[in-house]
This record gives sequence, structure tokens and C-alpha cells, in this order.
Amino acid sequence: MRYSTAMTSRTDRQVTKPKVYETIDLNLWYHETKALKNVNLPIYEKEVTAIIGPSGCGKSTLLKTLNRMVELVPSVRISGKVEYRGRSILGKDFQVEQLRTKVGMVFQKPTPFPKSIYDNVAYGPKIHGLKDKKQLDEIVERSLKGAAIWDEVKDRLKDSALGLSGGQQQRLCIARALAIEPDVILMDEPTSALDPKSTIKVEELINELKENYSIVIVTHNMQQAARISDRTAFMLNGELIEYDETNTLFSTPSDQRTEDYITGRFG
Ligand SMILES: Nc1ncnc2c1ncn2[C@@H]1O[C@H](COP(=O)(O)OP(=O)(O)OP(=O)(O)O)[C@@H](O)[C@H]1O
Repeated sequence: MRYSTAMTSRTDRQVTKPKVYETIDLNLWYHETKALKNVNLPIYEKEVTAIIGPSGCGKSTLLKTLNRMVELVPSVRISGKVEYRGRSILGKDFQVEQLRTKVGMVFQKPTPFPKSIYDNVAYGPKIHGLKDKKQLDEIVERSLKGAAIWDEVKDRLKDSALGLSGGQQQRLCIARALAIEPDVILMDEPTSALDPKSTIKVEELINELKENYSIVIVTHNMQQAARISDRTAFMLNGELIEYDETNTLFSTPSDQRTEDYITGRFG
């Protein structure tokens, strides 16, 4: 095997960009189930990093480790390190609230609150203490524009978000994530519940967002990873098998297992 998770990938040796995240020898167990095995993964600034692999390989677990959401599962045990901007985030002295204003998350199913479109977007800034109506109006407009949904909702901001289509709801959730002016956006299969047209809109949006944000996206869809990501991490049974520039990983994978997966031989 030319690669293992303990080795530095081709990409990592060449990249001089700042890292937003780095996992170092990361292991994670749910009770006795080992879901992450010695994962070493850098995430670079203002890029889209895709995490791919068959069902149950640990993609979502890895993503949720980055914002420490995984710790909501009581049986979880973790060893190794996760660094955000060079700072270890797993230690007891790190306040998880510090991540909440830096890292937004978008889930598989759109999860708007049963509130107005306006209030969905204003929610984050409000809980972080912003009260000024003019400032909130500006944030709501900027975030909805940033999520490419402003024109569709600007005349119905007081209407319930639940009245939007699934694709619109997902873009609203992206606007909600943008409202806190995050550094990173984590996306867990953000288009898997959407129709093809809405999927394309969200993919186009992701492509625009990477100018200003670092994005990590978990996807089942290899074509999607190939279309929108700069680098791809391929996981299997909790191991990071291969990580490289997306073009390289899909055109000349280094590990036979990656090749088998991307050519549809399993998964
Ligand atoms: N809350 C949990 N409790 C116990 N085991 C879990 C829990 N969540 C995930 N696992 C296990 O951890 C492993 C990795 O799961 P994870 O959801 O991260 O994989 P995935 O690659 O995201 O899968 P999928 O593509 O199907 O969403 C699996 O064996 C899964 O059964």
C-alpha cells in the first residue's frame, strides 16, 4: 500500500495554504465500535473538501468531530487531536461555545425552525446578543443574498419558513449558517434530500461560497464531490484511505481500494 493514514499525502506535502482544521491520529469509539481509526486530515482555507466513502465508513462522525457535535452521543470516546486554526479543540479547557460562532453546519434534511424566514436567519445573531433591528435587517438581507435565495423570499420575509420548497429551505439553512459570519461551513449530505434542480443550485452556491468560507462536505455522490470539491478524502471502515486533490484522486487514485470505490466496484 502506497498510502496509509499515518503517512503524509501527496497533497499535504505540496500545500502552503493555511489550514483551518487538522485531525491528528484521531480515533473515535461509540461504545465498543471503533468509528474512526487514526485519521490524519488537514482542511485548507477557502476550499471545498469532500469526504466520500460507503455507508457507515465514518464520514458523518468525522464531520461532527470538527464541531464537537459528536460528543452529544453519551457513549463516545475520543483519542488524538483535532486542531482548529492551530488550537486543540478537544481538551477540557476549550469552550465549545467558541466554535459555535466560527463553524456553521448544514444538515442532510433542511431543518428550518417553525418561525418566519426572517427569524430563521436572525436567530443566530440574536442568541449571540445582537438586538439592533437595523443591523439584524442588514444581516438577514446579506445572508439571504449570500445563499442565493433573497430574490425568491424578499417579499415574504414574515411568512413561515415551512412554506418554502425543500430546495429553498436548504438554501435558507445555508443563509442561517452564513448569518453568524462563520469561518467554516460543515455540510452533511446537503443535497441528498433535494431534487436535481435544487441540487444544482446548492452546488453552484457552494462553489461561490468557497471564495469567502472554508467548506467541508460529506457526500454519497461521487459526481458531486468531483464537481464541487478541491480536495477529497476517501474513507473506508473508519480509516482515511486516501486524500488528495480531487482531480488527482478521481483520475489516478493511489490506493486500489479508492479505485475500486470510485469505479463502482463496491459501496
Ligand atoms: N450514535 C451512534 N451510536 C453508535 N454507533 C454509531 C452512532 N453513530 C454512528 N455509529 C456507527 O459509527 C460508524 C460510522 O457511522 P457514520 O454515521 O459516521 O458513517 P457514515 O459514513 O456517515 O454513514 P452514512 O453514509 O450511512 O451516513 C457506523 O458503524 C455506525 O453504525
